Amino acid sequence: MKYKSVVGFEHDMSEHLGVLMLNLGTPEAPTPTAVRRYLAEFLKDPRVVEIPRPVWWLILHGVILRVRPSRSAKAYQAVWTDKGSPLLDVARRQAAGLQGLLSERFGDNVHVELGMRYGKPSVAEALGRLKSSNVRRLLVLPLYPQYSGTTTASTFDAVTNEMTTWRWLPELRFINHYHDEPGYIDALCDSIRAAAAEKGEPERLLFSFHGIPKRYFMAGDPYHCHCHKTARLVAERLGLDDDRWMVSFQSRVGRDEWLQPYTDETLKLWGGDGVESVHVIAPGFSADCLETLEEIDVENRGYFIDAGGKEYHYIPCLNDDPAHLEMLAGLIERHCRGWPEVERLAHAQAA
Ligand SMILES: C=CC1=C(C)c2cc3[nH]c(cc4nc(cc5[nH]c(cc1n2)c(C)c5CCC(=O)O)C(CCC(=O)O)=C4C)c(C)c3C=C
Ligand SMILES: [Fe+2]
Ligand SMILES: [Fe+2]
Repeated sequence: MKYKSVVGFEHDMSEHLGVLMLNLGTPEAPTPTAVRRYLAEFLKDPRVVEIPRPVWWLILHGVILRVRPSRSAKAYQAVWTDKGSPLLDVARRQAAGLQGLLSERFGDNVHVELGMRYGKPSVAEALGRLKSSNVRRLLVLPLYPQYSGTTTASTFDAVTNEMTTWRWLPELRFINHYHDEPGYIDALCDSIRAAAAEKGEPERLLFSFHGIPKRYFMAGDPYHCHCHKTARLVAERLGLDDDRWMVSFQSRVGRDEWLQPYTDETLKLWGGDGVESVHVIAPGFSADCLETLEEIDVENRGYFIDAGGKEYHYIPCLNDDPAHLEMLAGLIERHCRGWPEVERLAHAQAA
């Protein structure tokens, strides 16, 4: 419905509720050039690398962007499919699935968009589409279950930065984390049980999370605590004895100390200590990506087996599993309480 104001401007009065799903992002192609472009955008984010800018600029341009792109491109080639980067492929399926679930629940006035913090589809593109759909209320969902300044807060920066150019801001809500959400814990438990039913009960279960530099944690980033709580809740629900599971951190970059224990060192130690079978789950990743499909399923498998381990199974991310999408839809619904698109339906259902 169009409404013409007394001064002649036309406003579209059919208001919409927008859900902006965001993830990290990925290169456009598994080539050194595309990976270099992606890494340049990613690694210049001051939330990700907290080194004084002039010093970091010299290291980034002098060393990292000369060496890393071709090495990382090889790793990306190992996981690339005919649908492109796994992270983006899964994220698109998650967005389509969520749109379906939310439309079923709340009708046509809910609009889901996918954006990536680095690369494409950019946060600006996704927000632009929501703006043209006349979204007046916006829920931002960063797909990081555990909060970190390096990921969650950086996503917030990107959204609010883009909005500095908007005249008419939507009402805005932002999901901070969902590391202890019961539906998330249940979905993780189900995937662990399914792996045990298919491959047999492992001697050990490793919860591997992406690391961050230890000094970010010491300065107050709650990420480490969120990771441990997720793993503890899962282990408690599964009734696992303490000596059967552990938390470790992967994907460290550079020479600084990162959160410990490290995933690679843990698996080498276990392989050498006579642990025969291991299942590895990566609950901090909502979608399979380079860090799970290559680093966990290929590289770390090699470390465990080479050290003497026998059986190694990687438990995939929750991806677009119905239980995962149902959990996210419930989370979204809860964070939209009080907004008319959600309340109208809740009232209609109660009547
Ligand atoms: C250099 C510092 C980095 C920090 C801090 C960091 C934190 C962090 N990252 C994720 C999730 C993902 N990271 C991914 C790739 C990736 N991460 C870094 C560096 C840091 N991450 C680099 C350089 C890369 C690129 C690959 C490489 O060159 O090794 C990915 C996968 C992207 C993909 O395309 O598949 C994800 C996802 C989290 C959750 C996190 C902190 C909590
Ligand atoms: Fe990362
Ligand atoms: Fe990695």
